[in-house]
Amino acid sequence: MEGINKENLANGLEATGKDEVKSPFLIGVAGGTASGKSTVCKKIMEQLGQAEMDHTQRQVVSISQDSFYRELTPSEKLKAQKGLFNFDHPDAFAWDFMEKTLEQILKGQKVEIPSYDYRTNSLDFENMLVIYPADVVLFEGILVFYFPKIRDMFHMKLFVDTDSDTRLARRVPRDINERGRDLDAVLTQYMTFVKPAFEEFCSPTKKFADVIIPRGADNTVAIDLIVQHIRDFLNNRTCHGSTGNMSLCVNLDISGSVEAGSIGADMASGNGTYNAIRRFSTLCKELTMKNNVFFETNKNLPHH
Ligand SMILES: Nc1ncnc2c1ncn2[C@@H]1O[C@H](COP(=O)(O)OP(=O)(O)O)[C@@H](O)[C@H]1O
Ligand SMILES: Nc1ccn([C@@H]2O[C@H](COP(=O)(O)O)[C@@H](O)[C@H]2O)c(=O)n1
Repeated sequence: MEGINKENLANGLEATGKDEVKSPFLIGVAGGTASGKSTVCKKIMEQLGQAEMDHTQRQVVSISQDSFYRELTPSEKLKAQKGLFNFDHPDAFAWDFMEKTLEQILKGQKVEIPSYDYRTNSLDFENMLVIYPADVVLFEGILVFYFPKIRDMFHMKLFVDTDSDTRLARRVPRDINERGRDLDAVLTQYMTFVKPAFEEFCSPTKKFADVIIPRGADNTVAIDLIVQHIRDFLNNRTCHGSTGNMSLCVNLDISGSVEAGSIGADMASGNGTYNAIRRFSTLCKELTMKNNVFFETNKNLPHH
């Protein structure tokens, strides 16, 4: 990406000639089907008072990967109508479009993306979604961590980890009531495509997550913490422009923790917001509240 790197993105600035354009903090939210990804994003937006706000004014916006399904050929459309198309395979997505759109978003540009119609299995270009520049962008979907180019764009990666029985129990009524499917079709699609693809393509991306959220939206402690972190980020941006995440040090001042101190050290040493945030998420993973383990430690994470 010309002229962009994680450092200046996380600092919120991209130099474009004389003008400074605010670049958003990009959060990826992955997880299996019906794990609660959109519900988690909705809760985050609600708690930040963003949901009821006019969408042109929002500081935090949420985008679904569904808008990046690729258009099907006529024969694929026929297959899809019979429940014989694999919408859980990476090949079902338009990765180039996804990458370009995220690049534009990171450059602080307004983008337009199609909405998705599950009843017709097609993109709806009549109902384009306009995504206005925001400070924080949540991007959720089953395979958002699958392709390295996309994965590497995220400043923070969350994985919503809900057990597969619960997910199936939620998917069945949702697909029947909201996506125009019948029970047989939902179960056949689940057994033929959804479950195997989850195991092959989605579940292995959990290892890339900075924070794993067990039980999805039921995990109010995890959501509160993420919301607080976003609040800190937004306050910093408002108060200090690009000057980093000092309030993280204040809010994470848990019994003189060395880790919390090292967040401050990152800022002081000029290593920047990105490192501070990485340390924050590591700290979250290590933070176990009495009788309330809200984050699972991701053992696959490299040390920062
Ligand atoms: N914690 C929860 N408790 C009960 N139902 C939930 C919960 N989270 C999500 N759901 C329901 O499960 C279905 C799938 O949730 P959703 O957030 O759309 O998942 P995803 O975006 O991961 O596919 C929806 O009908 C939603 O209302
Ligand atoms: N035409 C389509 C497109 C996608 N799906 C299924 O949607 C799931 C992803 O959305 P979630 O909200 O559940 O994350 C995915 O598992 C696809 O099987 C579909 O059924 N029809």
